[in-house]
Amino acid sequence: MDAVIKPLRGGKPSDEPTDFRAPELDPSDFLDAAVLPDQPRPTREEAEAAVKTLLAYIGENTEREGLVDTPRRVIEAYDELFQGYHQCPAEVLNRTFGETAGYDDFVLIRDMYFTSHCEHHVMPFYGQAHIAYTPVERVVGLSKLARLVDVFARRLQTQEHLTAQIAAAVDEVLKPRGVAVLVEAEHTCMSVRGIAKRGAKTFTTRFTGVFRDNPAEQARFLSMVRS
Ligand SMILES: Nc1nc2c(ncn2[C@@H]2O[C@H](COP(=O)(O)OP(=O)(O)OP(=O)(O)O)[C@@H](O)[C@H]2O)c(=O)[nH]1
Ligand SMILES: [Zn+2]
Repeated sequence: MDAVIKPLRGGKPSDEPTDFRAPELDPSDFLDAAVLPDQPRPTREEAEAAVKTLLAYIGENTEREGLVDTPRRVIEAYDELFQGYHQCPAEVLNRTFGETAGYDDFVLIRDMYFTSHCEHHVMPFYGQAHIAYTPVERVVGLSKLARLVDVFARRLQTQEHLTAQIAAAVDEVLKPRGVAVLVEAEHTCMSVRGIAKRGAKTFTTRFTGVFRDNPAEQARFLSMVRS
């Protein structure tokens, strides 16, 4: 007897058109520093004490010589790794130049290495971000797009959210004809714990404007990134 394959619950038959568009992000999500103004911030001493608690939890002697300064070091590392909460993406992009000298194609910056941390396990995920945008009159300094990646990467993230935030910020501040973002990353929460699939890579994309509406433009971006 032939097996009857039923669509997954909530799924659609494949011949139905799918026109799903993700809800727009709230601008405060991608334009501002991320620190919540009305959320009291623990002191550095309280943060270090929390690290000491975790060390005791795993079974360590927190008074032994090698660990005495560890809470301080961990909090200093956190200050560095999560500095993106205090940085403003809109400010990073606000210095632009009008001299495009007749240039009318997209600008692609490929292979920007980043390290971020997943919001589920607070473990690193790292890889490369590739961004293209098609300017209208004004261009932004190339380094600013790399800085933008780091502002968002230095917060707790999912890779999808990181990708969407980068695209939304470029779109909103530069108002280009379109933005394309591809992020590829390895998640240590998947490679060194849990399912332990070392080398597995996750790819996420976000296209707006001409990259969303014109498949040839999207294909050109992807082939330049993958070449
Ligand atoms: N979609 C998405 N998932 C992520 C990202 N980073 C980590 N995850 C996943 O988040 C999920 C959390 O799943 P849970 O079942 O709540 O947590 P868990 O028991 O630790 O999951 P396992 O990793 O499967 O052991 C895992 O499947 C992770 O692989 C990300 O950037 N995007
Ligand atoms: Zn994780």
